[in-house]
Amino acid sequence: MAPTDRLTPVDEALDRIRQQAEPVRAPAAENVPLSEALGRVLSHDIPVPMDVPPADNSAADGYAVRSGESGDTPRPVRQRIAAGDSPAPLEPGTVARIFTGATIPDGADAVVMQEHATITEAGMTTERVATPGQNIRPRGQDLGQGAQALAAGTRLRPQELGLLASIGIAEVSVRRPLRVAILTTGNELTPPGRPLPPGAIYNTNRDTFRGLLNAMGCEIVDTGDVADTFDDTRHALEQAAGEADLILSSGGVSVGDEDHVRTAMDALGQIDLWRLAIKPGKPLASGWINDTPMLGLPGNPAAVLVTFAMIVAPLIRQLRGQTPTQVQPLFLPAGFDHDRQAPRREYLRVQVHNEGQTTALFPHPNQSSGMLSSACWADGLAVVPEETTITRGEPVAYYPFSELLR
Ligand SMILES: Nc1nc2c(c(=O)[nH]1)N[C@H]1C(S)=C(S)[C@@H](COP(=O)(O)OP(=O)(O)OC[C@H]3O[C@@H](n4cnc5c(N)ncnc54)[C@H](O)[C@@H]3O)O[C@H]1N2
Ligand code: MOO
Repeated sequence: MAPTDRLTPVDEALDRIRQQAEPVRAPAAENVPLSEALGRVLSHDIPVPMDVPPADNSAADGYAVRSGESGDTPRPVRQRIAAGDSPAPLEPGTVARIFTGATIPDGADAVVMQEHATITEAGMTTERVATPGQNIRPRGQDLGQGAQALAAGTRLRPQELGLLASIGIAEVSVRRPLRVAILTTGNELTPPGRPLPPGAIYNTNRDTFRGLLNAMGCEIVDTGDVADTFDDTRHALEQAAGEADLILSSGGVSVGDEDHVRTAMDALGQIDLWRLAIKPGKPLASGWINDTPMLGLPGNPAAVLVTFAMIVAPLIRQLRGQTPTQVQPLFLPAGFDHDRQAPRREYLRVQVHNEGQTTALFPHPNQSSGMLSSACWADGLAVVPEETTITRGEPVAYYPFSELLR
């Protein structure tokens, strides 16, 4: 693909990458126990097989009563009902001692908290008027039988695991983890832990990639370091395409003579998209090797982090059938001025600070795409849209790092 002056806007690139990935089948489904399902994506809708809670139960420690009866007349305490007990019906003119979570007996329609009850030899009195339903959690309040508990495409968080357990489900059908191949290219790269030869740098991106993919619950196919030659790059890409659902590379996508990733992509498959209006990350290339989608990320370490979060992560969600694929930004006031209009959408590494009652976004003074220390300092990314200036106090889209890898 010959260089052109046009940079594809980020939203257009996301749409095109999404459409291009549409025909790819989601990974096969497999059954796993709940204990292994955290972070996995549901392959099917889950209907609710029973009411939750299964019976009306008490929201307080106290006394189960009939709300129509007077509280002034002492009523004998005839039963003691703890959570897990199966109670007898409540006789008119009596009350039952009851504890939080215990089943409400037939006939009772309210619970008087023990703080509002007085117990004498004659029974229980209360000055409060009991209203029907008071302190009762009705059957089916959380989930009604036949409703949908969770939709296909949900990525399971701890609360979804608890919800599945609450309807008696011990095993769920989820997508096999997406297998993602990573290639880091560059003759200058040395693995950490080895002495650094002259001219070399340590390979940063492999560990960033590993962390990002682990956080997203992907399986990693590591094809190792790739030298800056066409043959090595081509060989690594062929191997990756045979083993993975998605190929990611870093480096070698710019315009230099030593940038072989694009030429190898072109030779083995196709490039659909190259060069985005994004900062950092401009030379990103998107395409295919055989039937396997591939994103070639630039080599600069901060460009890897940003383009993974904004471009790769939505694609991973789509490929594994996860919804939604996009993360919603928060809008927070800018703690800065940005007075230069630029053609690329910029993702700034920012910290969130509270100043009294106001929260605002503060960018690191050095946004170089070669540096990661500002990404470690940052809480997330703030967006400066294309051709836009920003005045302090104006709302700005903000993505916390923690949200970007859902
Ligand atoms: N003449 C032009 N030069 C450059 C342009 C341009 O438009 N015209 N774009 C610049 C931009 S923007 C970026 S981003 C970079 C991206 O270039 P590549 O994707 O080809 O990446 P490399 O040249 O291979 O590496 C860039 C930089 O990152 C370092 N790097 C690479 N891999 C790793 C790694 N695994 N760990 C740590 N650091 C890595 C590499 O040493 C370079 O310093 O191109 C600009 N140039
Ligand atoms: O697009 Mo590059 O990552 O800005 O240096």
